[in-house]
Amino acid sequence: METDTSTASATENHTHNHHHIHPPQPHGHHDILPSSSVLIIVIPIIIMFLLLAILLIIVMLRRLQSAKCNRNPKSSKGVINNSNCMFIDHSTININSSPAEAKSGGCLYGTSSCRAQQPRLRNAQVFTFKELEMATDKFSKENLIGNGAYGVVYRGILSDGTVAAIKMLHREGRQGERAFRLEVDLLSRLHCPYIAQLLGYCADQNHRLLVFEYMPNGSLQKHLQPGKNKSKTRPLNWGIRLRIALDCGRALEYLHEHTIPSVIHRNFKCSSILLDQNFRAKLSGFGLAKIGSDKVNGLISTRVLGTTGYLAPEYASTGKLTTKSDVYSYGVILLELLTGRVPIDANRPPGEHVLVSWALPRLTNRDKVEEMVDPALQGQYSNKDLIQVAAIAAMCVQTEADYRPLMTDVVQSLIPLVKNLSSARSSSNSLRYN
Ligand SMILES: Nc1ncnc2c1ncn2[C@@H]1O[C@H](COP(=O)(O)OP(=O)(O)OP(=O)(O)O)[C@@H](O)[C@H]1O
Repeated sequence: METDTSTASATENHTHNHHHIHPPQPHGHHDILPSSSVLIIVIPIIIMFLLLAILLIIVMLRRLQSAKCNRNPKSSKGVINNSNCMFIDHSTININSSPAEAKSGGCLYGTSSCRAQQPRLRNAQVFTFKELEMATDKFSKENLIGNGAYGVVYRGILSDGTVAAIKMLHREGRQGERAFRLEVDLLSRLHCPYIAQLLGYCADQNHRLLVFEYMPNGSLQKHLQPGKNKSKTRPLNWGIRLRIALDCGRALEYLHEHTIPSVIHRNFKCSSILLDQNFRAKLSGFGLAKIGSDKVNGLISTRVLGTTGYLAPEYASTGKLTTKSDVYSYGVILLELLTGRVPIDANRPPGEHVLVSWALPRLTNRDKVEEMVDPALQGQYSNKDLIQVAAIAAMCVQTEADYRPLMTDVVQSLIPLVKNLSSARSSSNSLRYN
């Protein structure tokens, strides 16, 4: 019985199948495809349509977003997206403006006035090694302008006549390669008149070079520590020092508070502050910079790199890096500007070797603060201004990182001092040397 049933069922199945399988028909007949074949064709088409629709929506959303940003540059901020680093600089000041132009355009004193009318992205130019060799007369000694930890800097003239500072990085070491990539990636996206502009780079074979705008008055170190560089410079006057403090304060404010995620410079020191023909300052030396997205629980834990004398105590002892580490280094620069002393000086009498330790108790003492001022500045400042600058410096170099001010607060405190100074001296052209 069992056998019979199965035979019957097989026959039934056969009959059933026979109704649905159509052998190829001669021409002129319409083929009817089986449902599985229809699905094989239809499903990919539906998926393709869906993908196209999603793509279209993304494109439209992006356009809408960029149109929004163009309409309202004030409300937007610089954005660094670490995945291949698309930095969209909406908080930007006119990228072609120097601090001098920024000032005349009203950019010196107001944060919001520093936004670009029309945000622009500028890509760094790519140079061949030969082009840079020609620009520097084969990297001649005469064109050598500086020596840093990661490379040698030459003055050069590019084929279009632009004078540039060309930094040839040392080839050995991973840190050098990291510094190169970081500076190219970061600087081609940061646009701020208080940051030295990266004009281009060269990655020809194993040569690694960075091409920067040339800053004719070199680094602040050259002027504050002239002996170290064997160069003859006259001491900077009070007005110039205040303006330098404001310019580089603005550079840090931009990095900390106007880019997303924020950028920590990590090597803020007087050789990273460069001066243009009018002694306006721009920040450089981004090879050790950290992008805030590397944070774990709001902190970046990292190998301690930087320059002795400028390192915040909590960073030096634990490697914990925050924007407040830069604020500490900024405080050290303020102290250098105020006192004319270097951060660490073993030649000074005991108790005066470390600038911060020596200065801290004096900064908040009205009677003692004047004793610590650089003798070259005598008679150039009002007591009120001096006390104010000393108070800002004291806040920045506090041991407790959380109590240090934000760079925005520092900038806002310095603005009235520079403003008063500028209006008092606008008739005389005395914001230069003594
Ligand atoms: N754009 C520039 N225009 C003019 N001079 C420059 C420029 N960039 C660098 N220099 C000079 O070259 C020197 C060396 O600069 P570099 O950036 O290599 O190192 P650094 O800031 O001195 O130290 P580190 O390598 O530790 O960051 C500077 O101190 C400065 O005198």
